[in-house]
Amino acid sequence: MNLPGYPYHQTLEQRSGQPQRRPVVIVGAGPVGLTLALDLARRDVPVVVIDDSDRIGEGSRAVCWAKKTLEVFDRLGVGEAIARDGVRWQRGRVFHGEREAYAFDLLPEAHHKMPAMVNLQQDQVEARLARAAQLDGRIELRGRHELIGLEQDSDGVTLNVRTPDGLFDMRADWVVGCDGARSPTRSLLGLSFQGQVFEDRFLIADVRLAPGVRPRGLDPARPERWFWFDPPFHRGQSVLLHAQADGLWRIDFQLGRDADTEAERDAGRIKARVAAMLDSDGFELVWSSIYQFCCRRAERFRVGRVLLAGDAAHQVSPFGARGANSGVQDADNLGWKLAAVLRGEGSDALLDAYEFERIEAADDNIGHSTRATDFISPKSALSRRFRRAALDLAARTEFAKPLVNSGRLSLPSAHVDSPLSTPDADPWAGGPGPGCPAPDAPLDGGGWLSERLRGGFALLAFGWPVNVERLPVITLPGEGLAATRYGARPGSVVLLRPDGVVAARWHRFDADAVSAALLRAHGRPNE
Ligand SMILES: O=C(O)CCc1cccc(O)c1
Repeated sequence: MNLPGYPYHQTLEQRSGQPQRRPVVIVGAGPVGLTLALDLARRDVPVVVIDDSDRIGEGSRAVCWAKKTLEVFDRLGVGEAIARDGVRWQRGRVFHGEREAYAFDLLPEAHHKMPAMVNLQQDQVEARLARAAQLDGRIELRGRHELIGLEQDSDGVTLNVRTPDGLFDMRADWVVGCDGARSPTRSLLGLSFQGQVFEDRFLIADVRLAPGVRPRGLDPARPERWFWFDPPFHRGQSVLLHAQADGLWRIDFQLGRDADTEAERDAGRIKARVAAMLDSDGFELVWSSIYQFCCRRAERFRVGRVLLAGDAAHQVSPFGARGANSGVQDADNLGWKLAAVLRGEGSDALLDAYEFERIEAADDNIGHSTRATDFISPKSALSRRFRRAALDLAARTEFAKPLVNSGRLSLPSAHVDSPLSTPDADPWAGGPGPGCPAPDAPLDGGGWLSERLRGGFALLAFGWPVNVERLPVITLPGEGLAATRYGARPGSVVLLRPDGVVAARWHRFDADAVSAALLRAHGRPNE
């Protein structure tokens, strides 16, 4: 697949020396920056995205795109292509040695538009996002623009940028740093990035198999996530296997703390590890990398008019696929808030709520990631003994299965304490409460609820229609799958935010209560 570039062009702004004021400048054209750019543009906010490179980074890096992320991509017009071109999966199997200890199904229930997970190489996802951005006249994608200075005042932000033609200044109302774990934006804000560095080294190998070679019997037509603790082909360590698009496979080998990183980079050595795992040398090594990871986050996600999203704000281990997925969900959370503030419909408190909600989500992800990493690489004799017992017992008893942790896969976080939510006034027997992700559901006449929402506020009315000024109402049956997923009964109404989060819900419609909840969800609770 051809990866689109975004070649450097000198702009009028540079030639004239007169900064042109922009509503939003995004720093970083990775999946998070491009998602945010598309989200803002779809809300009619013009965006400039700058990146120090002029092309999509090569290599597959992130692989697994979770249901919520696919729903965001779908709303932005690229989800169906990504779900079609990637590898769909929902089952995972965890082995101890050669014996299966644990199996899971991420989405046992049918009737969802987007699958539980799609594996697609990060460069291919970025390519689809970048192409969509290049086709949108409201987005300007500028390559070889390196951010080297940031200054803000009450009115806006001045960005000092280095290009092949020298330095120049840009001016924006808001700046969002989506510029990765080494984020220049975060450094220029002087924010700390603290957490835990894990000592274990891991090797990633992307390989293409010769026809007929099946990784340890796995059927490529029924892809699953396979994880081994202490397998016979890589004693004392762990291994993770995923199918990717275009016949590629991702293998992660744990190498341990004392691994000699330089020696491990040797292609012959990598191939020997892959051959031992496949029991065959019928493969081509396409890409490899050695990594060590951190679980950490920036102390703030907002400093005045500058915000952080994705790896610039938080970092986790790959296990659980929580890195890129939570970054895209940051963008989903931020886009509508920034647009509402720019339009004067939402108060500045919305951006504090972005920080509050996404710090909550980052801490949740970091907690999951740290627990998985502690299980995968135990640090004491006691934790090693616990792990061995859990793995032995899991193969034989139900109660021990949940103790096995090879990475709990990414789910959207609930923003339970969000200042934008209105707490339940009456008891609900089930369904997502305020702050929780809203489930999709099939519609009676065909199509999906998510297709009707399309990124705005909406009121779901179960059983019969209701009327609220300037708020789209979607009437759904009072019984059936959608009502069950929402815990609704005839007469219930549920207010959804543009990022698919429940803002409030009632068992009986009250127009004043809905209006008050809508104001609260815009960061204007006292009006
Ligand atoms: O299955 C998982 O837990 C994550 C798989 C993954 C994600 C990102 C990079 C990588 O090497 C593996």
